[in-house]
Amino acid sequence: MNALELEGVRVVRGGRTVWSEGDLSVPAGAVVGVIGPNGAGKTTLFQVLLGLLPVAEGQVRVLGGPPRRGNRRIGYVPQNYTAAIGEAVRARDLVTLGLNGGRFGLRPTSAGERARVDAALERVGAAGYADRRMSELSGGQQQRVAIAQAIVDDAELLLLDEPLANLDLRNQHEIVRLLGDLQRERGATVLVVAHDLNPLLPVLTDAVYLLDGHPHHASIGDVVQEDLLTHLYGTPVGVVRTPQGDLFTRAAWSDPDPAGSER
Ligand SMILES: Nc1ncnc2c1ncn2[C@@H]1O[C@H](COP(=O)(O)OP(=O)(O)OP(=O)(O)O)[C@@H](O)[C@H]1O
Repeated sequence: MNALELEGVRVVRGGRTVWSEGDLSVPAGAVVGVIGPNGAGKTTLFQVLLGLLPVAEGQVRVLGGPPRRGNRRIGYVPQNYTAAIGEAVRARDLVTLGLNGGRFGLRPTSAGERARVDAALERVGAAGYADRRMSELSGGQQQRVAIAQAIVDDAELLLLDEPLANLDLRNQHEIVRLLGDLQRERGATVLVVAHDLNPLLPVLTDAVYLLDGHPHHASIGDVVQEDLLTHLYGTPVGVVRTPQGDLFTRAAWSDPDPAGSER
C-alpha cells in the first residue's frame, strides 16, 4: 500500500506556482527525507497533505483518501513549533492536545486518555519533565514533547518539519534514533523535512526532493549522489562512503584552500 500518492499535482500560493507535475507514490512504512532548497515548497507539501492547502491541479491521496483537515491518522510537528506555542503551557497539556485538540480547547481528560498521554511521554523519554512548562525545557526536550504530541493518537503518518533544527549533535542523534524506532514499532510512515541529511541517513529509506519546480520520489541511495545533490542545492556537494556503509555529504570546494595558501 502507498501512504501517499500524487498525480499531476500543481500548487499555487499567492498567485504563483510553487511546484507542479507532482507525480509520486511513497510506500507505507518508509522513512522519507523531504529535501530541497529554501522556498522550494517542502512545508507547502505538508500543508497539502494536511488538507490545509487545496491543490490547483491534480489528485492527492493520503493514507488511501483525499487530504482532509484534522485527520487524526496524521501526526504533525510544524517548523519552529515549540517557539510558536504558548511558552507557559505544560508539556503534559501539550501532548493532551494531540488527543483532544480538534475539540474546543483542553477539556477534562479521562483516565484512559491520561494513560495514553503518559505512555507517549514515556515513549519519547520525556516523562521526567512532563509537568514542567515548555519555556523551562531545552530545545531537545521540547522536540521530544512535540513528537509525543504527534504520536499520542497513534498516527500512521508522521510529518516533521525540521525536527533537528537548533539541536546539538547528541540530541540530533537521539531524535533520529527515536524516529527510526517509532517507525519500526508502529509501522508508521515518517516524512522529515531536513536541510542537513547527514544525521538522518541511518534511518532514511526514501527521499522526496524538490528539483527544478517539481517533486520527485526515489530511494535514499539514489538521491545521495553528488550530481543530484549539487544540482538540487546549487552548490558543490560531495558524497563520502565509509567502510561502515555510512554516507556523508560535504561541500566539495574546487579550491581546497579557499583562504589561499600562498600568502
Ligand atoms: N502563506 C503564503 N502565501 C503566499 N506564498 C507563500 C505562503 N507561504 C509560503 N509561500 C511561498 O511558497 C513558496 C514555498 O514555501 P515553503 O515554505 O513551502 O518552502 P520550504 O521549501 O518549506 O522553504 P524553507 O526551506 O525556507 O522552509 C515560497 O516561495 C514562499 O514564499
